[in-house]
Amino acid sequence: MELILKYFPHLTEDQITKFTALQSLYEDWNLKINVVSRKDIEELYLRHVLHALGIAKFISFNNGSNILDVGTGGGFPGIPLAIMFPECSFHLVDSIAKKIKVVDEVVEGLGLENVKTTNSRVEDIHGHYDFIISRAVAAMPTFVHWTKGKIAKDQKHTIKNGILYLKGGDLEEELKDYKNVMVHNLSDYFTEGFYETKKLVYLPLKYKG
Ligand SMILES: C[S@@+](CC[C@H](N)C(=O)[O-])C[C@H]1O[C@@H](n2cnc3c(N)ncnc32)[C@H](O)[C@@H]1O
Repeated sequence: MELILKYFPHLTEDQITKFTALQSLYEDWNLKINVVSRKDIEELYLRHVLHALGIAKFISFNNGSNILDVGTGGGFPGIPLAIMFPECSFHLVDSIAKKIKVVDEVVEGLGLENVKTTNSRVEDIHGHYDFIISRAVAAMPTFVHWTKGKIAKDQKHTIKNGILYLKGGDLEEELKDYKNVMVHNLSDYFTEGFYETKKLVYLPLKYKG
């Protein structure tokens, strides 16, 4: 938890309580339904919570924003961001039922009221969102295809609506067709070695009604 406070020192008591509760909630639920590796549970805040919050270093979502987390798995990046932005609505989607079961239990355990979950492939979700967030789900061309038509028309932020994707490694080939893509190094925000190769990809997208 100190790690989160190191980079986000102005959290409310409620946010600190919720972030702290994540450790025992994931430990308990992971024993019943394995969705996070043992090693990752030991380093939950470094590898998952802070990683998700890399998006919060790039953008502060305005109140009332609507955000879709595609392939949320055990709830990343959606759950830490829902704690960070309690006045925004988060829709967490995963095609595997047991993962959504864990997410539902964590959401209930935290008392998070701004999270909705759906057990579905994202292609079958038909809402409109200011931002579509994700980590480690598919290559960008596939991801863009899946999320087509899901970007909201109105822009509430100084930057355009679009995709915010946490990715690692060499992205040159994967991103070569996107002229307006921006890649940010998470090592600019976080000094821990884990973030040396981690990136946040921002792809602005047009509304297609
Ligand atoms: C490698 S895991 C990443 C989970 C989480 N985002 C994280 O970073 O911890 C990929 C997840 O994407 C989900 N997924 C893959 N294709 C999907 C699709 N078309 N729609 C919804 N979820 C999908 C899988 O079920 C899996 O939980």
